[in-house]
Amino acid sequence: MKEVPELHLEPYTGAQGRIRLPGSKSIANRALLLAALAEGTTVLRNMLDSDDTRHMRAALRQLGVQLQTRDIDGELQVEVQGLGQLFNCPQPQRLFLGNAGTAMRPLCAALAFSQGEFELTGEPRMAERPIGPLVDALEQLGAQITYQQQEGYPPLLIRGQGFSGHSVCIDGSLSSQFISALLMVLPYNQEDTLVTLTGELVSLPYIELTLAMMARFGVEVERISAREFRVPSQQSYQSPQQYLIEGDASSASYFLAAAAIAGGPIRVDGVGLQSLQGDKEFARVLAQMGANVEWGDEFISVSKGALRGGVFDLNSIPDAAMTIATTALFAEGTTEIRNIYNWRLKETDRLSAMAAELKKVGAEVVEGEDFIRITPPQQLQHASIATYNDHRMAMCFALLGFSDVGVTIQDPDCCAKTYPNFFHDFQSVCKK
Ligand SMILES: O=C(O)C1=C[C@@H](OP(=O)(O)O)[C@@H](O)[C@H](O)C1
Ligand SMILES: C=C(OP(=O)(O)O)C(=O)O
Repeated sequence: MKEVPELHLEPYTGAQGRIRLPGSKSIANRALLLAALAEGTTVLRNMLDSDDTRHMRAALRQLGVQLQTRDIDGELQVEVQGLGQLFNCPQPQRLFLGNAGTAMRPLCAALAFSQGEFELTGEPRMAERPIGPLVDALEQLGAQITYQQQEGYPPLLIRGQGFSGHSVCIDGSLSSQFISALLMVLPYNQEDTLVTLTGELVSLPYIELTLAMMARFGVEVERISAREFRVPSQQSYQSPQQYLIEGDASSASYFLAAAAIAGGPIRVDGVGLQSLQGDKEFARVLAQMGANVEWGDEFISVSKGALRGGVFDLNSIPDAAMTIATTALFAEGTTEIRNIYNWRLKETDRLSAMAAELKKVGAEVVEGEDFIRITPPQQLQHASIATYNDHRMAMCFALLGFSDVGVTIQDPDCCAKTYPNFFHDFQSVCKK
């Protein structure tokens, strides 16, 4: 059997410092796609260099988009020559998208209405992550998409063609990414489109992020009600020339929690009150748990408070919610995180993975279908934490480095999905 690499994190005695956050994955992959479709050339600043954005960049290159990257004093910039239209690929293309939901879902929508034949594949886990509600919606507008293995899941074979139809319904109960993906291509429809969202909606701030970024690239969507949008037809994206990608608010959560647990202050730069990302609200949850939080337009700073548990509905911040689950180990009393069913559909089944690993350090855990309840033990135990090829499992369990016994993280390199330098940066704020 192949040996799994491990990283031992000491019992750390404190945490303090300042972190310039890497670019947001969600913003980076949206910006790459919108810049590729836009008229004109766009320079994307503070580009995230991680697996998810590399898959998006490689796919766009394969689809005929010219991207030039340059490193300016440690900042990755990507110059994108916009096509001024959807893709047009005479040769069939096979695109490998790793496990990047933010590449798979939007590219599926964009390619369904581009010219050409496209096969979309990814890592084995991608074939277990649903895409059916998006495909159903695209089919209502005439798309031709075939499931190559299991109905409702990638890999997909797409026969791209133009589209029309004046209304579409889309189920948003499993992932907001389906809605974001659909909205981003609708400006190319022949007719104005009325979009109706069905099901119990999840991860709503990511839809707001999509609308805000579409507007920045020159396309307005009319909001009719909480569940209805009208997208005017035959609009084209326009390059904003330069686009600065915000720091990643989900990545910020590990540092802010470290400060709340172990002292601080820690200040993260690149995300603050002005941020478009819903995960900035993580800092407010920490404040509710007792941490001291200071906000600036483009930074957040946290220092320790007496942490206590509570009951939190974290449906709108599913990624940062994982950091609350491990922060709960350092809080007084029980913490319950509610309304997180779709944790089960992400890089791994995060509800069962989280429950299994929290139990290893001695926590009492109740795993429900869509919630998790965590009561910390008197004394945390040392454990070797399995990470399930899930970057967030690796990153949120790093907080156990602040227990009296430290922690061992298996396969720490899986954090490359969104934050390849995570453990270097994390250790740089920890005190032995
Ligand atoms: O649109 C996005 O950029 C994302 C939406 C969320 O997914 P769901 O909408 O599937 O919850 C989030 O978990 C993911 O990391 C990124
Ligand atoms: C759910 C995540 O990723 P994806 O964009 O692949 O859905 C995540 O980054 O936590």
